[in-house]
Amino acid sequence: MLYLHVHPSDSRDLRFWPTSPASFRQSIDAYSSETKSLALCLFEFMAKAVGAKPESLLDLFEEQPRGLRMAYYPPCRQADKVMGLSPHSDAGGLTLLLEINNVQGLQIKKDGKWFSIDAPNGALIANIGDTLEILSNGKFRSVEHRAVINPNKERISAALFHYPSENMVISPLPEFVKDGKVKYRSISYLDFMKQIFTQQLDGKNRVEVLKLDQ
Ligand SMILES: O=C(O)CCC(=O)C(=O)O
Ligand SMILES: [Fe+2]
Repeated sequence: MLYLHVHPSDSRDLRFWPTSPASFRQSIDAYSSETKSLALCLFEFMAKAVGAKPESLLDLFEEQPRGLRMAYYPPCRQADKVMGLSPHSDAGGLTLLLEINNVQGLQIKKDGKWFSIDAPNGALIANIGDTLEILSNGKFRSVEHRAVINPNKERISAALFHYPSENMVISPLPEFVKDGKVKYRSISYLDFMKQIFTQQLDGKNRVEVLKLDQ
């Protein structure tokens, strides 16, 4: 697994960036800026879809950090006995995931059951993250997902994470709380991230504990 901070550029630690192929950095720059444009369109449409001002989300994500996690999952004959990536939800706002060599492996949990995602070749899969769930006061829900292993084929995926500012306090935005009921406790983004790096991946636990009783 290779995780790179791609934006802002001064957050890059180039010691960990592959030097071969020579075009690597340029390709990542292009990919990151194209996926950013797409993510901003999605933020805009999502806000509009629930009657909120697009700027409410765009202003929070436009110039914020982005990270790219590339994962290589080798095949395993006993694929049903191993797990590629444990169940979790992504912490940031929105993730755009690409199954690079078109081998399927992503599953999402819905109503207690796991479903395989059969995305067309080259499609980007948009995953809502916990931060967007809280900011939108639950209008958009982060999705619990995991990666399973293929018995015969290797699999490579690339997830581009769109994060909010690390100085922000995550709490439901007024634009999304027009019915007056705040459904989540606030948490500083740094505290939220600290939990991620100090706890095991465990489904949607981190966001569930922030839910206020209704
Ligand atoms: O490899 C995959 O399909 C999932 C990757 C993922 O969920 C992640 O990096 O957060
Ligand atoms: Fe994920």
